Amino acid sequence: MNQRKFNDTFLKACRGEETDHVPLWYMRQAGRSQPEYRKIKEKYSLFEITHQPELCAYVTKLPVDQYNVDAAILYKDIMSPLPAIGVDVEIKSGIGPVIDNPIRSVQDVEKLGEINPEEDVPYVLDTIKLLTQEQLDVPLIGFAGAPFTLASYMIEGGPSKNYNKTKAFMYAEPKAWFALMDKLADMTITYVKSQINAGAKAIQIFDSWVGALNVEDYRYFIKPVMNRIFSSLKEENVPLIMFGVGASHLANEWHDLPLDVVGLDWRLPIAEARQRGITKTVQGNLDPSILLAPWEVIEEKAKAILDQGMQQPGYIFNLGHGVFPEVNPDTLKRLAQFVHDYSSKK
Ligand SMILES: Cc1c2[nH]c(c1CCC(=O)O)Cc1[nH]c(c(CCC(=O)O)c1C)Cc1[nH]c(c(CCC(=O)O)c1C)Cc1[nH]c(c(C)c1CCC(=O)O)C2
Repeated sequence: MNQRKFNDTFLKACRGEETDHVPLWYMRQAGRSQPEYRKIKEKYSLFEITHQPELCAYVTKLPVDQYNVDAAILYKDIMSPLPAIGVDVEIKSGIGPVIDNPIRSVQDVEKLGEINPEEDVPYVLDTIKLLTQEQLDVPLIGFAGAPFTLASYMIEGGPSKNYNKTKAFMYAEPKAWFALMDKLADMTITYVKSQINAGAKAIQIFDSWVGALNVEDYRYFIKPVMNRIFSSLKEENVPLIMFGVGASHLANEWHDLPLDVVGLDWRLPIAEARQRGITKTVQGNLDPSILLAPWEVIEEKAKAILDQGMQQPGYIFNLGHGVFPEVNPDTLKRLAQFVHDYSSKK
């Protein structure tokens, strides 16, 4: 164990407690904006990195050391557990996850198996142990994809613009859909609990693409399964964070669920979320495109967001979505310093 003091600012903010400064981390902080990462990617694929705990821990910790962010997020992908239940997935560079045999029928759903993390993804658990027992002095965020977002890749066979096949399956075969949601929920619960047991201090559930649904369909097709997932994870007593893109219309639905932190993309101002009755901790929500603008613009926009977020305890600064590969690492470092300085209690 290292001798430096553990920085628990992020965990306090998750719980809605007062903090000395606003904590921050960046979605996709480990990745292609970093030259060191790009160098590793010349040799290894994403899955090859995650199968090597030492290397994966290095990639996870790099942004913490370089930017001085208040949390680490485990380097892996939302698709990482799927091979364990029988889904062949490949992450194609510049495209994203691709699945050659998409789910198209009840029979396809019935064929899906169960995950046994100790046997199927021991390297994920080993990486978590290495980081949390030896290397990190900030909390490690574990994560999983939510059933809708995972299903969207499993049904479309890859990234999609409008999720037509996913929605068609949902509307046409509700029984098969709910069976699929249940299998993915079981996988998520088991997988996330194993991450917490290995040492993850908070969990983010990515339902990146669920904003494609309207509120009514979300309530019927998705909310019950999310309620089951969060109710079960709640037993573990670590903060639970929800995130999706273009999902502002679902923020109050998320707020109803037994979770601790509502993640916002850049579309809904934090002050407006508060007015709409989001009283839990919020995380967000700088438009990641702004990181490509001159520093003066970044500072002005960050200030405006901080002024809203700091109105009450329970605020975590983040981007509204992941860091783009084109972003200069110096910008991320400077922004982290700015967020800390601006929000520090004088
Ligand atoms: C939808 C989704 C995926 N993966 C993820 C989500 C939810 C978050 C979001 O909405 O962005 C989550 C994810 N994927 C990755 C992380 C790791 C750590 C981090 O955030 O720092 C996390 C948290 C690594 C990754 N996952 C992926 C990369 C790029 C791989 C590479 O380096 O070539 C990384 C670092 C690949 C991936 N994986 C996925 C896509 C769409 C892509 C392609 C992205 C692109 O090419 O820009 C699926």
